[in-house]
Amino acid sequence: MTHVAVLGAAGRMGQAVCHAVETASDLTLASRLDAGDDAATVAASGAQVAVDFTVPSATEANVHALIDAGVHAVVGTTGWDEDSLGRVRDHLQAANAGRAGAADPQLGVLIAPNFALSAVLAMRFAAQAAQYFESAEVIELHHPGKVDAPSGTAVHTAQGMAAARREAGLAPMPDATETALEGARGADVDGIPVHSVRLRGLVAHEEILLGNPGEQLSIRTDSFDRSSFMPGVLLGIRQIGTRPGLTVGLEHLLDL
Ligand SMILES: NC(=O)C1=CN([C@@H]2O[C@H](COP(=O)(O)OP(=O)(O)OC[C@H]3O[C@@H](n4cnc5c(N)ncnc54)[C@H](O)[C@@H]3O)[C@@H](O)[C@H]2O)C=CC1
Ligand SMILES: O=C(O)C1=N[C@H](C(=O)O)C[C@H](O)C1
Repeated sequence: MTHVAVLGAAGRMGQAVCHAVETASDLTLASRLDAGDDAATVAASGAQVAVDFTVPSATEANVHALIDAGVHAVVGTTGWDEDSLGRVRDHLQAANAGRAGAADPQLGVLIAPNFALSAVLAMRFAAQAAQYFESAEVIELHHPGKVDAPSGTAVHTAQGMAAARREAGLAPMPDATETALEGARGADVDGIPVHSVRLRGLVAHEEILLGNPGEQLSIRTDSFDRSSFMPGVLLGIRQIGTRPGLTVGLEHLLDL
């Protein structure tokens, strides 16, 4: 039985994760933490794995506290960049160097911008397709309670596509637009325009548009309900104990 702590337990995702853990026969919900609680206390609750769905401004400190507490982490919170990921990688390396044996297992942290299978596949397909199209843009659409823009998924999608375009030696995308208003062409993520829509009624959606003369490929993922993220989160909880160090992206657990 794996004991699980949930950070951000009072939030939209935290509540869904608590319910998913409570209904899984091989998992026990050891503790629920939210703003004002100390992440270092999760070990005392018996948790071997902690799940973090909090806010971009808090998640990195939470992860470092979890590593210090000797607890594996599964993180869905957005806001990560190469610098913050590098600090977690270094911290894990240092912490794991001093850990050995069954009583002191090697620690793992999984940080995934999106736990929904459709989104993970959409990102993968977008990266595969990117080298074959002159133009590419990303539109992400979310509920208006979302605090960050663009979404972590959109950033990850654009970065994967930009890397594929670079490797294929593609020229910058054609665009002769002279913008009268700043922001009209969206945010620039590694040369890929990313547009953020916030609309009441939405949950989490993304459309990737790829264009060539005379043709267009659209790749779309829709999370209509937060239950879409739960199989991925549970997979992360079940596997993180066997994945020492930092893993970025659920695709690595799906052998994609
Ligand atoms: N990776 C994925 O598949 C998904 C990621 N997300 C991301 O997860 C994060 C949370 O999303 P929601 O649940 O919609 O947000 P939310 O605003 O509903 O919940 C966040 C919760 O974290 C709590 N919190 C704030 N600071 C904290 C701290 N220091 N320690 C513990 N709890 C703290 C808040 O009080 C709140 O209850 C966002 O970054 C969002 O983008 C959301 C959905 C799926
Ligand atoms: O805030 C959300 O809701 C979501 N956040 C993640 C993101 O920023 O990509 C994942 C998903 O899109 C839902």
